[in-house]
Amino acid sequence: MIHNTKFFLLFKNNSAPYAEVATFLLASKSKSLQNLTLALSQQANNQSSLLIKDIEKNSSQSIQGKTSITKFFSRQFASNLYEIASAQTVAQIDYYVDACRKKDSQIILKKVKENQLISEKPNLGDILIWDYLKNLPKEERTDSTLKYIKMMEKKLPELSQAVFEVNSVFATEPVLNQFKAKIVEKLSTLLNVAEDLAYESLEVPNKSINGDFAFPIPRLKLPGNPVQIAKELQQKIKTDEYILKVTAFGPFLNFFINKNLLTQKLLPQILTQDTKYGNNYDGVGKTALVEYSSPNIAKPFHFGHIRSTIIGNFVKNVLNATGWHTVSINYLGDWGKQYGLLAVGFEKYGDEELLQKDPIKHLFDVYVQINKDGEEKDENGNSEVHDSARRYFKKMEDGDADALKLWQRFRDMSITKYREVYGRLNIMFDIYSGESQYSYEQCKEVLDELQGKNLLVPSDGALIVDLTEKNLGTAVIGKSDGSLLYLSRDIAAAISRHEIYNFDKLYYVVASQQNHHFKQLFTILEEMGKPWVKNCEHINFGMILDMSTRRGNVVFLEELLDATQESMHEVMKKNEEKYNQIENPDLVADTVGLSAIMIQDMSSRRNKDYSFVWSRMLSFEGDTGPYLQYAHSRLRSIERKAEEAGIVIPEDLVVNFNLLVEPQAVLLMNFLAKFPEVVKEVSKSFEPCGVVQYCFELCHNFSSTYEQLYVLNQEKELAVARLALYKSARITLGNGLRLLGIM
Ligand SMILES: NC(=[NH2+])NCCC[C@H](N)C(=O)O
Repeated sequence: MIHNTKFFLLFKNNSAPYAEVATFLLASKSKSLQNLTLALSQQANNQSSLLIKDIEKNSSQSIQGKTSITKFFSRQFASNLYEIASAQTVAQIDYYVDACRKKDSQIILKKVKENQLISEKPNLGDILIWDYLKNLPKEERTDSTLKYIKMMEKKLPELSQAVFEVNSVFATEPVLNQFKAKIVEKLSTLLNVAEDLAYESLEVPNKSINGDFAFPIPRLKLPGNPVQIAKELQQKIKTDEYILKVTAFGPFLNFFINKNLLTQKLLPQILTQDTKYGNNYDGVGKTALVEYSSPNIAKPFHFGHIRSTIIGNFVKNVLNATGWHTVSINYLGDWGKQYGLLAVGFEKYGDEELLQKDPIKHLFDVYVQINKDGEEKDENGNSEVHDSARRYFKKMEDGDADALKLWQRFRDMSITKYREVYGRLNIMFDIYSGESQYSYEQCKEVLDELQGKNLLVPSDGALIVDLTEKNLGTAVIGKSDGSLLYLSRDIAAAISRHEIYNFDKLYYVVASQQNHHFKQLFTILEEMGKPWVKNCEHINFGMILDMSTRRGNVVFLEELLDATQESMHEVMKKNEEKYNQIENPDLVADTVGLSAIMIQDMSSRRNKDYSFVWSRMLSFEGDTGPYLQYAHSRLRSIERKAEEAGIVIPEDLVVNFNLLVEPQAVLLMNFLAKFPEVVKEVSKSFEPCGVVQYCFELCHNFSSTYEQLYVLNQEKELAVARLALYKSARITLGNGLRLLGIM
């Protein structure tokens, strides 16, 4: 624990001589020092971007071949490390560690030896190193270590405050699990059961009269009558401060937990963990690539891209909340014959000014016009437009600089515009990639590999992979004119992603209409002998049936957002009094409008189709996005008003939680305790509705509690306890909304 605490501090801290130290220590012989160093390097990469660049320069190694921190540390320990590092850093750490191990960074090593490792401000990394160094056996101490120890001893007093801070943050195990663990402990002392099985078998009964947890005896497959066994066990189980009562109900054992104790443990945990409440570390040390949105340049941003954007962002958020390092990829449709067509069209219809103003829209217009021209055929059924488009695209595939220049411009300008629109949704991508990254040259190797494995068969001049035995038909990989296809590029992309990131998971968030495509893709990769294909997953979803707005059919994301904002604005104006109090109505209309779209999208299971029902979606009543945001701001205002009245939660969190005895309060708190379980669940199902439903229920719970339990005008102690409850509700709701991407 003590080490955890220090590590925690280490990474919370903002100074960074660690890269040097890391290199230094890695070169040492002591195993424990080397382990320590791996942890240190995590901080190094956070802070010392310059040093990392140094290493990058000096290292011919790429991110590939990374080592995972979890290999070196126990899970809990690694978790703590992860807690501290921002989600973006694990790959860098691994990279850095790797570079260090190969002792690529001579420069850094030199710096350490020259004793430049301690920054002006004392930092907790130092204390940690100091702690290790001073406990080092004599024969392992060198001059540098001795010097270092001395330097540190001068700085120690300044660090004590920070140590205190951290000690209060550390209990991260979900509170309900502590109760579960108690039950499991009791059962396993009486019966010979595997703890894991017992733990997993615990259920939450539907009715509260059946207790907080129920244990179904039949799960244990014991000889004898389960009802009888339940009865006998009930007699034998001893209650304690965690478990107040045990009853036998048919083949079930029902457990009633100590709600007071729950409150005492839960609320301080939520209040200290704050935005981290609900998170877990299941994915620590692992990397997931999440590909979503992926629109096609010069084509409309249709429902599939909208849903992919919203759901993909959710998937990424959930992964981050569960400890994964993620790389989000926007895989643009930015390659293929249609770009030849676009280029030909631009020559004819292009308008520089319109392009600058709104590239996405203008390119789309050009594309529509040239497609019309392309419908004209000569007597042999050939179209001049399409022929020149093919020729143009061929030049692009051949790497012709001029042809590529124009395409690059269209692409860059479109990305700039996309960024802006995604920004309104608060969505960002780590990487803008696209089909263009897998042009003929890149795909060639894949073709050769397929050929080498005898998987390619000629068929009517084209090259196909025959998947009929797997009931997946035939997959065309190359056309008769030698050009490649969407599927071919996807094969190349998957292989390249695996090479670069060595991912533990690759998620494609794409409409169900492409189920067949992904089945073919995964099967081909499997036949090519890529064992990692088992880690690729298509996260699919149904259609939006009626996406028209009052302005007609929405084809662009931006238009949809504008239309929503406009409608929201009108809804808001209906309440004149409230409307006049809003400082920036445009912005509010935009944010609340977006939450309306997003919540509507995530309210049912992914695979269900749904229609856009504007009136329902934009309402502040009923289960809508605006309602959730409204509830959140009500919770905020409780805190604000309390503060104005001088009611504050003390920093040490010494609050008389025992005063929260009313059934509504207990109900609300019980509900808050379940949030970590919800996060865990959706991290397996990737069903956003799990979180949406939780948030709605939380708001309903809060509403009925707040009707009766006020904060203002109460005894001080009671007011503070209730404030702590509402603040915890606000934190939990906020964390849910953040997962959904609407906060
Ligand atoms: N790797 C993939 N195939 N991702 C999905 C890309 C979606 C494609 N651009 C489309 O609009 O249909």
